[in-house]
Amino acid sequence: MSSPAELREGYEHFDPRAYLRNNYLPPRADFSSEEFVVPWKLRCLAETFASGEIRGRTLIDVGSGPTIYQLLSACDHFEEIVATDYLAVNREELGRWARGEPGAFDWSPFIQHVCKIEGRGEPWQDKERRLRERLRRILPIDVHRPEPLGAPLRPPADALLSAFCLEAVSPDRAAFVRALAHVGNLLRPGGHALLLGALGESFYLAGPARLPVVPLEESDVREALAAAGFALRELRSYAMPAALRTGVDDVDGVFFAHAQKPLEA
Ligand SMILES: Nc1ncnc2c1ncn2[C@@H]1O[C@@H](CSCCNC[C@@H]2Cc3ccc([N+](=O)[O-])cc3CN2)[C@@H](O)[C@H]1O
Repeated sequence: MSSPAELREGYEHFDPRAYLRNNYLPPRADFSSEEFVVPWKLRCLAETFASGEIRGRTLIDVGSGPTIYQLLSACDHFEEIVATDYLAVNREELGRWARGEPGAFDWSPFIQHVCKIEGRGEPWQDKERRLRERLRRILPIDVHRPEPLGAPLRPPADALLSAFCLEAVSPDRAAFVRALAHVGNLLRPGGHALLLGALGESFYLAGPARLPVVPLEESDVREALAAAGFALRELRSYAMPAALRTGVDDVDGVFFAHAQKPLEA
């Protein structure tokens, strides 16, 4: 089990470009079949937002890392998207994309795929422009703090999204529950929480960094959400095929959870 100090030290060597290469270029960024992990993740989000039930003024993305794919369906339903990450290098990577600067990561295959599965015939450049317009703030965050942003979000977020962050920064399941409770403080009562995360993962690589991950099973996710005070709406799992087990981590699968913070505080 890693200590919080070891975790912090590990993240000093996190290389965003290596992380993007490991997870968001082929073979993992394969859009040719719904059987592959990226189309599965994008479909979970597109289907959940398609109902129109999850909408409002602000959505906060917890531990965005250097990625924006997780915001592509959300951005149609919120006036403001707040991205967050612990590392300045990741916030800078997000800023480069948001400003359309040269050298930013090319998310166009992901944007094109989301427009295709949303089935509205929307030009992908329109969705790219809308996300860039609505991605208004990129803030530092530490989910180990009861107030992860250092101060309460005013007004609290109407929805919360987090992809592959909490299990990757929690030394054990109890820390995972605490991090969930902390980020729940950013969400208004009745607000929706959407989580994507790794199942059965104990480490992942990001360039020189080798980061520990608390291995979770679906039951751990279910129990953690309940312990953190969330009401579970839906929990889906994906098993990582052999072709996508590339050695950049030892992830067995991916979970998608849709939960809600109860109205009564
Ligand atoms: N205390 C903290 N509070 C908030 N964020 C923090 C804190 N410390 C570090 N961070 C921040 O959290 C990190 C988020 S990236 C975590 C990566 N998770 C594991 C990786 C992800 C992945 C992705 C895709 C697929 N797939 O199959 O498609 C599989 C996998 C499995 N491996 C990083 O941005 C760091 O900067």
